[in-house]
Formats: sequence, structure tokens, C-alpha cells
Amino acid sequence: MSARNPGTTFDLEWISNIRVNTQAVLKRAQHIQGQKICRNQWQAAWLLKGVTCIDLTTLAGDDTPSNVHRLCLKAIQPVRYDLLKKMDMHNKGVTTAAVCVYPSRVADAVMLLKNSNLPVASVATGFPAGQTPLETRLQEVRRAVADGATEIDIVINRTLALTGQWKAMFDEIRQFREACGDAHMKTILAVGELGTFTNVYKASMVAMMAGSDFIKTSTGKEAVNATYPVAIVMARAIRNYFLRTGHKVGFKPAGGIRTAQECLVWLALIKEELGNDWLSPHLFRLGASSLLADIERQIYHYVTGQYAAYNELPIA
Ligand SMILES: O=C[C@H](O)COP(=O)(O)O
Repeated sequence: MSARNPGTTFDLEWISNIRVNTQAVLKRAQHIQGQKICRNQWQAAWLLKGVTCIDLTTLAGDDTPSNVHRLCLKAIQPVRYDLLKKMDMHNKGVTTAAVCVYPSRVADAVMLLKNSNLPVASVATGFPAGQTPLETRLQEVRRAVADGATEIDIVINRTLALTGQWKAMFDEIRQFREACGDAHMKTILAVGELGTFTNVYKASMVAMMAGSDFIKTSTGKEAVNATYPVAIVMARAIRNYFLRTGHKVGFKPAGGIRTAQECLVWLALIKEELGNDWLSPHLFRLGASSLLADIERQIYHYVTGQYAAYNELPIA
């Protein structure tokens, strides 16, 4: 993780005159999606970079110690040994960036990962809706930290954002930040529920002023989750926050990211909008529960060159 973001005092001026140019954002997103991301020979290497940035996630009602156990084993060895060997990466300790679970499963994950360097991230603050009393949300953060989570993914209070109560939102996030103690805090904006790009920009800036170490798009439970236009808006807020304060805040798209191709687009977007410094797990995470399988499949194709022959297609 990057150096902690100490935050600033609340500065209304930073957000009061913001009007995001929707057309310009959409055009930029189209450009990034439409371009050829990288040459074929580099795809496996980029995908491996993507793997190291994944917060491997399970956030389901039927989570149990055993599926968290499997998740942790996968996080420790996300890509088959023979594939890593072909890429000469078998001795490099390739893992995902972290695992991400509900607070009740933190202790299971911590126990499984105690001999690895892998951090356990916990969602908290009434994830996904955040509609519980403030004291309950704070208590949930403290409990997850006490159980061993070193990263906390909080959700913002969308009611405050949608009613323009930015100072109140700042104050809440500040309290979450204090409750996190030494744990890093990722702040989930739930962008699909914020209505406008302008609100997304303002919420990003308020979250960073309040001391978030990362800003994250979505819980994965909203109708609309991580999209490229919204990511451009958040990346520009991160850039402006850096220019004003000198602090680099990380970015985590999450929700609905399923394919290797999407992973490559996300890496390209980060490289173009924020630069190479952000292309590391310290400043970039992909929150995903079902992305790894496709990445592993694509890496297999690229490093072995073994595509199924046409006459092997099961269409008899
Ligand atoms: O924070 C991570 C998200 O909840 C994961 O969403 P997903 O299950 O759509 O990959």
C-alpha cells in the first residue's frame, strides 16, 4: 500500500464550482476502449500485472469458512505453476493483491493467510447500502480491524451525497478513517447511485479530503457498477487531489469485471489517465470475484499458443 493519505480540512471551494463535461468524458472513454491495448506478445505479461492488482473477493450470503479457505489458496497461487514457469515468474511469488470478504469472515481469512504477506480487506459500514446508524457502522470497522483486517472498504452514505450534504459526508468518512487506525481505508462511492458525473467527482474529492487511501467505484451490488466514463471522472479527481496536496490516492474499480479483455482496458485507462506510478497494487486494485478464471485461460492461450483447432469444436 502507498503512504497513508492524511487528508485535509474540508474545503468547499474545491468542489463548489465543479461541472463535469459529460460529452468529453464519454468521448475519452470511447477512445480508450476502442484502441488496441497492446501487442499480442505483451498480453500475458499485462494480464499477470492485472492479477497482482486483484482484490480477490467473495461477498455472498452463503460465504462459509470453506469457500473463504479456497479463495485464500487461490489468492496465494492465482496462476498455475507451469504457466508462471513458462513466463519465468515461478520464483517471483506472484499473488493477488489481497482478499476481500465480509466482516464475519475476516478471522477465517486472517487465519488462512497468516503465513503469507497477503492482506485481508473487509467491507464495512453497512455494506452495501450503508443504511445503518453511524455508531453501528463505526463499530463494524473497529471489529473488522480487531479481527485482523488491514484494509477496510467502507461505503459512503449516498443520502448525504444526493442531498448535497458534503460537509456531513466528510465528517462521517473522517470518523471511519479514525476507526480504521492503522488499516488502509478504501472508500466505495457506489457511483451507480450518485446520479451525475459531477456528483461522482465531488464525492471522490470529499472522500480524499477526509483521508481515504483509495477511492473505489462500486460495491458490485448496484445496478450499474464500474464503468470506464466514471473511472475517468474519478481518475481526474485523483490527479487534481495529487496536484493540490502531493498525496497519491489509489483507485479501485469493482463490480462486474469479468474478462481478461476488460482487465487490459482498465490497465490502459490507468496508465493513460494517471501514469505508470499507479500501475501497481499500492495504487491500483481491481475488485473482482469472477475475473481470475478468464485471465488464467487467456494467459494459457498466450504462453502456450495452443488454441483449440476448428475441428475440435463441440458442434457435431
Ligand atoms: O468489491 C468487489 C465487488 O463486490 C466484486 O464484484 P463482482 O462480484 O461483481 O466481481
